Amino acid sequence: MNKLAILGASGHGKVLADMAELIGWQSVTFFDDAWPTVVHNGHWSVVGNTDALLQQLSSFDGVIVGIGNNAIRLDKQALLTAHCAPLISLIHPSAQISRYGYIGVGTAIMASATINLDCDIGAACIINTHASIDHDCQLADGVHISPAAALAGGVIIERGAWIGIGANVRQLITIGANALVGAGGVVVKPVLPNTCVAGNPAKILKQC
Ligand SMILES: CC(=O)SCCNC(=O)CCNC(=O)[C@H](O)C(C)(C)COP(=O)(O)OP(=O)(O)OC[C@H]1O[C@@H](n2cnc3c(N)ncnc32)[C@H](O)[C@@H]1OP(=O)(O)O
Repeated sequence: MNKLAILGASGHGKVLADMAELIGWQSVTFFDDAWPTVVHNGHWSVVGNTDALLQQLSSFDGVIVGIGNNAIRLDKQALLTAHCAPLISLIHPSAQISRYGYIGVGTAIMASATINLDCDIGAACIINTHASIDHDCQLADGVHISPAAALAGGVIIERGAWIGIGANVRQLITIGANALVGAGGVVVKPVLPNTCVAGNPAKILKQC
């Protein structure tokens, strides 16, 4: 039996678990630092915290971090990497992904996402449901492209940035590290690191 561990008993984690079963993982077990207060995540059991997972790594064929927060996901993936965890990526069978490109370890690509050719997708990213990433985009580690967000060609998204649900980014734009594009935002100018923008056209809302 092939066994998957997911660190992070969140809604995002549940989507990963569902997807994992769909593509053939026979057993999915959650770990979360809220254990033992939290012992279930939807249809799945939560059996321990991060330390417990680190002690049981040899029991699993694959491990992925199911935490939506980009900074925490990156931290947990770094910890797992340091412990030689068998990190995997998960790709929904309905995703359309060009054979010409790269997807980093620990990245999750959800149902109906599209990634066009010559894109470089970093580690521990989330390419969420129905997101669209066009040709020649570069996403650093820990980026989240929310559901139905769209990147035109040649967009650069730096480490840990979050593109909100339904947002659109014009071609050749750079979104800085840890920046946030609010839901439905239309980005037509570069976004500086640690800056939250929103609206159409997107304007600075606050530092983040
Ligand atoms: C599967 C999943 O669920 S993936 C998750 C997908 N979720 C997202 O994409 C959410 C992204 N987050 C957002 O869009 C948030 O609204 C943020 C980060 C832009 C702002 O959040 P907050 O800082 O909490 O702002 P808050 O809700 O207090 O609103 C502050 C002001 O900004 C406005 N505002 C908030 N979000 C937006 C937005 N997306 N676009 C335009 N204006 C906005 C509000 O109307 C409010 O304006 P007002 O002061 O005139 O009343």
